[in-house]
Amino acid sequence: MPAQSSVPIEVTVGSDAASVKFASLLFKFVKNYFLLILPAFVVLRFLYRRYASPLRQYPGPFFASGSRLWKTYITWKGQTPFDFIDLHKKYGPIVRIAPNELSFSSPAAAADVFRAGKGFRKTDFYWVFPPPGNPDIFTEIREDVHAQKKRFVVTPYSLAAMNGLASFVDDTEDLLFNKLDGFVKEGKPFDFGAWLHYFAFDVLGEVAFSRKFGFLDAGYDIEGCIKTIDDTQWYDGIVGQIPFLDYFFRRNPLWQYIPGLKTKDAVITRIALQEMEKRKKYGSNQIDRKDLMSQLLVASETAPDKFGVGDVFAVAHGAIFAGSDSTASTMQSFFHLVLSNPNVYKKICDEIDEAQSSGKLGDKITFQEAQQLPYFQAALKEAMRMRPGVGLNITRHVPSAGAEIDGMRYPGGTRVALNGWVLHRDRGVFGEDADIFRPERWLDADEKRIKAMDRSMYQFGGGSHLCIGRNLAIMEMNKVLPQLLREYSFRLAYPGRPLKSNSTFFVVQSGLEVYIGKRR
Ligand code: HEM
Repeated sequence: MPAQSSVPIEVTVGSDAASVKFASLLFKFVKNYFLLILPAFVVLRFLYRRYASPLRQYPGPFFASGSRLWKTYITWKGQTPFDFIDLHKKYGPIVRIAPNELSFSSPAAAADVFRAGKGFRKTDFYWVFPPPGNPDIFTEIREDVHAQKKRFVVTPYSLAAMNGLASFVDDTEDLLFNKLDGFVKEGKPFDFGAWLHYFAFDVLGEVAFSRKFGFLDAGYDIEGCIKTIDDTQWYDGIVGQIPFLDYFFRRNPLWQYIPGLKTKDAVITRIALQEMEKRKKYGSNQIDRKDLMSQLLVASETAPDKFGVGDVFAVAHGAIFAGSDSTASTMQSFFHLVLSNPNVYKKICDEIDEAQSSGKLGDKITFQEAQQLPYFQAALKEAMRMRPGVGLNITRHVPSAGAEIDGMRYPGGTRVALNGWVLHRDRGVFGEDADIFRPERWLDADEKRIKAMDRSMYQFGGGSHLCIGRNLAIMEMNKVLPQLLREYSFRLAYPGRPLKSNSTFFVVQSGLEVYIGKRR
């Protein structure tokens, strides 16, 4: 027995010694040649990802094919709408924009990706968006959990619910017009885009919590709150390209000690927390208005185990982040495009004046009255076509069994990217003049073409993640935009100067400076 047992011991000792020797040699080698090994590893990994991938046949920028850093860089630049339009012009309808990611330019591809039941899933890009502990419907990437949560929010977000809150948009409009009257008197150019931004925020405060945030009253970005939201979005869009980096930054426990970065400090979060506490204390029935938060609380009371109070807070709070920059940006684009095209501007004003004189418009223009302004409707849709409020690609994973997109099969797990700015310029659908702002395309074309164009509009995304706040955004814009054009005349302070824009998700814009006068 002893002789038998000595053999394995000798072998173990021998192999241990060999392993130790090998490890020590390896260590010495790595230490001596570190400066060569590291770049060699990076290059080999890059080449492997570029050439060993089933996506190797697709064209695209060289650096994009082997590393996600290219997409991170292009997002960081903040000009993704324009960069992706150029990219597709250069490389064609399918472009490889990361080792495992393809961008598509055709609306037919988008229809396949968003079609119900196809099983395309949100990617981990959204995982970075706060709050990490309790994702809302926008940030939730588990499709089954998302579907469950969405069931509770459909009614509070419905058109009927939003129409029920329309009078509070009227109150906010009054406040805006009051401030604009001041600029009429001054006669100097002013930053109208900023006021549209304050308006969008204050409307959301009313809709979500029955309380304005106070931006219109103050006339400035209180406590830098809008800037904080934009900075957060800037971070989310960039870090979302390589999500594990979030562990080093925002998910790092030390992050909260950096002054100004704690979101609890932001005025919007403070107000949301106060309103939540108020409702918890007095009960949601004590809030005389059916605002979004009260309606969500009522929904939660039916099944608190499935949609708890934490979800109510996350959804109501998330609405401010999802609905503010997006709506403000769309209104700014509308005004900039309309004022840059005097013939369009005149046609809209003529249409409004005619409707006014024939008694079709009330003192406060309603959503329903605005539907009787076909040219205005065409101009609004055309603005959303030319400059959708989301400028970054919306990304999805191909389901694990693989899937067909626009007639071609793609392997499971491939990331697909769709950008509204690119999709909306498809010449096959929107015509050879797709690059120009021409509201008439929505009125001149035959019914079949208009339907095809409508189906190819992705300003609100698509499929199971279609924007749930679109009813509010559409209602709000249909009320305030014609009303502004009826009451005031506008002139660009710097004709020909494009809006400044930055987009790491929503398109954040500035530079809409105008002269304003009274029309009535
Ligand atoms: C013109 C204004 C708006 C635009 C252009 C817009 C755009 C979008 C887009 C493109 C998506 C899809 C994102 C994706 O799939 O990754 C989306 C989703 C969403 N939007 Fe909007 N949005 C607008 C207004 C609003 C408003 C006012 C609210 C809230 C009050 C809102 C709340 C949401 C939410 C919660 C989602 C996630 C829906 C889901 O995943 O089920 N949005 N929006």
